[in-house]
Amino acid sequence: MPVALSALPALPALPKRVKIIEVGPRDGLQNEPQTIPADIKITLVDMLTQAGFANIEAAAFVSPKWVPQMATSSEVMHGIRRKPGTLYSALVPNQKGFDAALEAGVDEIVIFGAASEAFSQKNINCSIAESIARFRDVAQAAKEQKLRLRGAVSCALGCPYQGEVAADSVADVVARLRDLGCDEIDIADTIGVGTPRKVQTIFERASKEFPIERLSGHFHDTYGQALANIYASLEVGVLIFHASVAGLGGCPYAKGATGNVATEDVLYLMNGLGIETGIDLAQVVKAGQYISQHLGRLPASRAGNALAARVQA
Ligand SMILES: CC(C)(COP(=O)([O-])OP(=O)([O-])OC[C@H]1O[C@@H](n2cnc3c(N)ncnc32)[C@H](O)[C@@H]1OP(=O)([O-])[O-])[C@@H](O)C(=O)NCCC(=O)NCCSC(=O)C[C@@](C)(O)CC(=O)[O-]
Repeated sequence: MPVALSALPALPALPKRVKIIEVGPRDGLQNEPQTIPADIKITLVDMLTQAGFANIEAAAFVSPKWVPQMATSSEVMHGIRRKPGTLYSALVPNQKGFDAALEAGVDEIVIFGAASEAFSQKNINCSIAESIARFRDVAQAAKEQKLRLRGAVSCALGCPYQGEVAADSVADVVARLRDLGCDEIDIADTIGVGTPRKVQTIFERASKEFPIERLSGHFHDTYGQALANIYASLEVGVLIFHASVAGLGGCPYAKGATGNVATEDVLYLMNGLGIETGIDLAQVVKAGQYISQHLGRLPASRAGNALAARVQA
């Protein structure tokens, strides 16, 4: 017997506005096997800037031996047309990366740790404790230069090497990044294994260490759960989400992990819910088509492909 809509309990209130951080140029492209010329990356960042993102993760100043695709980061940062008010972020693992990021004019430094020891070793070649010690100098340098500082917690919903990750382990890394002075902290589902209730549990536990308004959801869509996880995060008060144009991506140290949730899909969801983002979906669709054409494949965004087909019809 179906239940009348009016008899159902009221849904939790949703926010009126969220911030979407576009991570396609970094997380999206870092794992592409073909070398992507800097000018293509620059055009992509410029198109995303025009679409209205307040924050774009454009680069990573990491070892080119570990992630060759990011070797053009300095060229990219020097080549983009910056819009006043837009923050351009970059991943920085150590002092060498910080010096290069500073020279390239990065606005926001992203230090990236993990809630899993095994992933920390594979990704940045050190333990969680060692990573925090390395990040301390980077964090201090960022503060001295008055740069924004963001921290990422990979494998917050599960690890490709160790499997389950405890909510307390996530909260512990969140607390350590908070103590380094992070302005924002990302809860990252690196391999896309999270499901809505688990996501809510992790955010609720993490928010005991750091304000929920400054925690963000970084969801990969490997198991098709990303949009459901975003909705579940909205219900518990998360206001910042990461997304990747055309669903680009995958982490080089998380085998089989697919891209981040597609930005076009997230914007379509937010528009439908009446939640403001300040971003022009039609322009993001064009940016997704631009980069996908260069990569020789269709965008991995359901909404993006549907909207593009409507324009062509
Ligand atoms: C952390 C290190 C450097 C340690 O790497 P290492 O090999 O232990 O470090 P090292 O200090 O021994 O240096 C080795 C070589 O790299 C050079 N080097 C050292 N640092 C830099 C630097 N900053 N920039 C340029 N070069 C650098 C250094 O100069 C040296 O060169 P050599 O003397 O052999 O010619 C390395 O493991 C690394 O770069 N890892 C990066 C891994 C990475 O980028 N992973 C993907 C991003 S994380 C991610 O995607 C997850 C996230 C954030 O999206 C959220 C999610 O979804 O989970």
